[in-house]
Amino acid sequence: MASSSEDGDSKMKIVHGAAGYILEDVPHFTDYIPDLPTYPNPLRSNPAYSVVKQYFVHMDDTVPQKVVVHKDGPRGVHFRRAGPRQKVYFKSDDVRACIVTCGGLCPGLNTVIREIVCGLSYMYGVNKVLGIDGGYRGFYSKNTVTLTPKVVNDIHKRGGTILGTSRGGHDTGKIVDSIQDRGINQVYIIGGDGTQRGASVIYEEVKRRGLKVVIAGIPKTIDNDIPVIDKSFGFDTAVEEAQRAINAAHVEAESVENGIGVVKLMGRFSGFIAMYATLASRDVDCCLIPESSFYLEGKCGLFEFIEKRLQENGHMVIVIAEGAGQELFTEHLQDMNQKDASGNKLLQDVGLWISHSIKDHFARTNKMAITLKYIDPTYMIRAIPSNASDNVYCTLLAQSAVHGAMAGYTGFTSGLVNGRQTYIPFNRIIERQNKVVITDRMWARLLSSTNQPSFLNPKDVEEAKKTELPSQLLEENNCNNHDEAHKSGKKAE
Ligand SMILES: Nc1ncnc2c1ncn2[C@@H]1O[C@H](COP(=O)(O)OP(=O)(O)OP(=O)(O)O)[C@@H](O)[C@H]1O
Ligand SMILES: O=P(O)(O)OC[C@H]1O[C@](O)(CO)[C@@H](O)[C@@H]1O
Ligand SMILES: [Mg+2]
Repeated sequence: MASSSEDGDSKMKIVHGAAGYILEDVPHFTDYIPDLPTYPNPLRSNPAYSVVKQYFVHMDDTVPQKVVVHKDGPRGVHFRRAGPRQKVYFKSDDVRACIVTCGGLCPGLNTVIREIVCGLSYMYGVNKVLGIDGGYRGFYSKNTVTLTPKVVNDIHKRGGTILGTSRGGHDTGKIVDSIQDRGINQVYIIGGDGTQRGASVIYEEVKRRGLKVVIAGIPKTIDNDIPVIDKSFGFDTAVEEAQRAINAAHVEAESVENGIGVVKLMGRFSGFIAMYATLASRDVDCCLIPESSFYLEGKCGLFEFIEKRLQENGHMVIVIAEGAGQELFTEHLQDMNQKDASGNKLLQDVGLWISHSIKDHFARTNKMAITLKYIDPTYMIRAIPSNASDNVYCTLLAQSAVHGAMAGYTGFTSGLVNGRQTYIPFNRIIERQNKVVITDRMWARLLSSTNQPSFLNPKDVEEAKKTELPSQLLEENNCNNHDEAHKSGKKAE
């Protein structure tokens, strides 16, 4: 029999079931507001849904976080399955929704906005939706924009966000005051890890004030650095668009003798775009990401590898994520501790640094004359509209968020887990960042695809095994004499 508990520290709603089943549930109005009336879901009479077999999601449907399991292992963590419920906690006419977009741009933002507005209107007959202008601070410092299906009809074809965005400016008290003053009872918050942290504290304050206001998050991050979910919207688009830059780098590099193309891609702390763009392209000889440190000089260093590739192929392409190798060149820079308005560390341009370092190496050693072209397509990639598959994904995320809000769930992020739409508690989303696990199969696949050095030594592999979850581990690599060099970026003896 299932037993439920509220995990004191993390304020998680946990339900335990048979055979090691765990449901990490999301909050619901009924947790803190008693005796709320419910209404039949208007979708019951919607012609689009009347043909759908078992359209309403069963109360007990949940989605497992891990689909690979051992025969006798526990069933593990599950999340509540997203989708429409039989009963809703709002009359359509009573809903006053708002949408806000925060953090950096990402392909698909406008599609999510469009689908929330259209989903509320077409599925639930909700016609009062406001746009908050310019991120969190727009709640208390700007006027709102009225959003209707007509206003948002074409916006998915545009990059950026029609609502504007910002970093910083999260003032919980002022934001919740504004929500109350405007009579808003559903808040849709689209943004990355910082934004979801902000959404979580807004939810806590709304709950503390006992308000019947849904706080629903939609995860946005071009870096794919939000945990639990399969991937974030806009990621596929970014990987696809990155191909254009990589192609250009490859064409430039192969057109000259000893040509090197360097492409910088986004990824502050997570190298997913660089990894997937490399795997997709086949023209990339070396991919450098924040999760896997590298070094330049000495045996099995980057310079040695470049020399080898140029001798073999006459040209090469390097893809580097913006957060890679920061420790190698920022230690003597004065402004290395600068932060943006949200408190994120500002990064130095690793693409420029590595390009200069490579040029300098070949000039210094006089080994061969090279021609290097550096391409930085980062903001061009971030600013485009989402591709077809991301548009579909954005639609599912938005509609799921709307169904969850109408059903009275709150304090959740709408997310895809193992191909199924789910509601994930904020705490699970904000507890850590999603990173490339270099002891996982995917990074090993990349290394076999590019045939680049892993820049790891057996000691690093052992450390990684200790700190990361058990997974498919890398074979011991063939470079083992550069412990210190690895840390300093200097020549190995
Ligand atoms: N811990 C926090 N508590 C409250 N608000 C936060 C917190 N962290 C960030 N925010 C707010 O969330 C908003 C967006 O944060 P941030 O600039 O870090 O972008 P993000 O959502 O992480 O997106 P991305 O990093 O993908 O661009 C900002 O307005 C910021 O003030
Ligand atoms: O210049 P901005 O807007 O601060 O954004 C840069 C950052 O935003 C991100 O794209 C995340 O949204 C990072 O990859 C990048 O470091
Ligand atoms: Mg972030």
